[in-house]
Amino acid sequence: MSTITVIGAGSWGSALSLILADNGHLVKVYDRDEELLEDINKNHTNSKYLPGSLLPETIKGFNNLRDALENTDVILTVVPTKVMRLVLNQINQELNHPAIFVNASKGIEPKTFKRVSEIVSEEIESKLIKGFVALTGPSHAEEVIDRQLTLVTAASDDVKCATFIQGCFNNDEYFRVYTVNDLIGAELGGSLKNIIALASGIIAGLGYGDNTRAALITRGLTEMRRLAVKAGAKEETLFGLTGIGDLVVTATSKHSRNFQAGYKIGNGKNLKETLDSMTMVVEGVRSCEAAYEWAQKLNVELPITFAIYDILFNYKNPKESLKELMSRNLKPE
Ligand SMILES: NC(=O)C1=CN([C@@H]2O[C@H](COP(=O)(O)OP(=O)(O)OC[C@H]3O[C@@H](n4cnc5c(N)ncnc54)[C@H](OP(=O)(O)O)[C@@H]3O)[C@@H](O)[C@H]2O)C=CC1
Ligand SMILES: O=C(CO)COP(=O)(O)O
Repeated sequence: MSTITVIGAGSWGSALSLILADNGHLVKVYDRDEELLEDINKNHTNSKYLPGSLLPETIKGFNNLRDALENTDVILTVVPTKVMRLVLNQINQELNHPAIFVNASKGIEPKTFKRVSEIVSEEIESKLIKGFVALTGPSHAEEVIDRQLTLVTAASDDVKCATFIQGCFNNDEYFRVYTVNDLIGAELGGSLKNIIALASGIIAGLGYGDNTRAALITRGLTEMRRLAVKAGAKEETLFGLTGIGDLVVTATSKHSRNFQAGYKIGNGKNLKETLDSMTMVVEGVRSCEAAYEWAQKLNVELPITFAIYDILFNYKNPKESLKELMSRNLKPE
């Protein structure tokens, strides 16, 4: 059994902690919110992010990062990618031994187009990194916390490391973990699907139904594949759990924060009003910004992503965007 430090007691950090505690690991959860930590330590629940949840009593919440990192084998980052550099920088200052880094957050950095694995290697001294694994796939915290059957993937360039993390998280009762050695494909699939999930919420908010959603998922996957392959991903990864799997769950679920945000936009709210009304992170917004800039640099055609960018950042009317998408030049599929 390992000692595992979870950085971020949000909805996904808490659900992943439950799996790790079920598997018998020593789980130390770090968060900056003392009230939330008291809820975890005393009431064994997370009322802020997962109301009604029942967390194993063995999960221990820490407000002090150094204590949370002491003697740990694995560091699992689950904070919004917007604050990832800042949080990693703090970890770099407090960590005094090498550990395996696992990331469960999903996003690409605007301007640099960096994935979290690249940000980790920039922010953490190499002597402190034993390996890096991205844990990603179709998995909403709200269902994992109820131990509903879920399948994800441990992605790494280092097969041994991926296999070790697969063993840490796999639970025969409800959480099955595969491995994949295409880190680029897995990280990009998990990030780019959030843009299409925003689009799916927008079309639902506008009142469109299943035909439109199926079309969006299919053409959205084409865009994800185009950009990811151009960036070095293996095409087949986009057809696995970390690509189409995650796209389907996020673009069709009421649990999805990206879908929920898109729905509000489809209903007439602008981006600021939408984000102000959300209590949890909507990663697709930043990833859309990154994909928009990156696609222009790499000369990749992403009409849906560009339309979402205009709706989010240029206040374009979603109906107008749909009209333009529908009247593009006719072509073979
Ligand atoms: N929720 C889900 O079902 C899934 C989420 N993910 C990914 O996991 C990541 C986290 O998502 P999720 O758990 O939903 O997010 P939440 O909004 O539920 O939680 C975010 C967590 O990050 C912490 N945090 C925010 N800013 C900072 C900061 N500056 N320093 C330290 N901690 C900070 C928050 O702490 P505080 O409360 O103090 O603000 C909170 O603990 C995202 O990238 C998301 O895409 C992936 C799969 C499933
Ligand atoms: O990545 C997720 C499910 O796999 C969670 O997506 P949301 O952030 O849209 O809820």
